[in-house]
Amino acid sequence: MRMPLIAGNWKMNGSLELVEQFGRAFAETGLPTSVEVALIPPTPYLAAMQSALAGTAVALGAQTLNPETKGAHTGEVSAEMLNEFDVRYVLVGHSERRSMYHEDDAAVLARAKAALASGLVPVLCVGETLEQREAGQTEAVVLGQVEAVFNALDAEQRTRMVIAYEPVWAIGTGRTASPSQAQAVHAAIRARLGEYDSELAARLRLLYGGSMKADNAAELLAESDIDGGLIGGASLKTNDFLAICQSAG
Ligand SMILES: O=C(CO)COP(=O)(O)O
Repeated sequence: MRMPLIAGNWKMNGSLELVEQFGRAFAETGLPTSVEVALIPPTPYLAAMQSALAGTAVALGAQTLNPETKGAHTGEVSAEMLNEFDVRYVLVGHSERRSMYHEDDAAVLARAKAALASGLVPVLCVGETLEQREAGQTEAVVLGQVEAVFNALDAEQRTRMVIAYEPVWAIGTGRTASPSQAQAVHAAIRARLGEYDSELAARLRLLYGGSMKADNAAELLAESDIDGGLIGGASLKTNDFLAICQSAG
């Protein structure tokens, strides 16, 4: 019922050469039809990535957007601009944006709403720090981040979201949540979604992110509430990323 989504978040990495490499790799390698794949390069590479992926089934994503439609916002990019490049997904609330660029829940909500208004699919990233986990606050933090957005959306808007659980302590550290640790949080998110609507809970895709690699993807994806991955470091190498896509098939 839920088609797995494997999305590669390049963060501030990559080059035009890497964009071309991925275009060639996807043109040559068939993807399982049972998996949806997306690549999320830095904003300046969107146009090149759009061309490189033409004719493949890989979707394009963006790493951030500004909630305003246009105007004096130096350095920012609007939802409508992303739409001009056939962007489908946009990350909102990534922990790096929350911690380094001071995006609080209100800022995350504004971005999600702007994305939805333009027909983009927001990938809402949520996750606890190590300190919060050790203090037993994981569920409260994660569900609080989900509610800060979902409470403010209507029923139709909620169905157009994707959620990515990314424990901050597992991002870029090589320390992955164990399948059962990740599954427990995913199950809690799904149970919370069920309080809005059971159909929503059954349909919404919940991705895991945080040091997901070719050699641990299969066991994470085997968990019943993990519907895909948001991949950082391992999405920068064609072989690694393709292997993760295959293991979701
Ligand atoms: O933050 C992430 C994806 O958005 C995860 O990054 P890593 O896979 O490098 O840990």
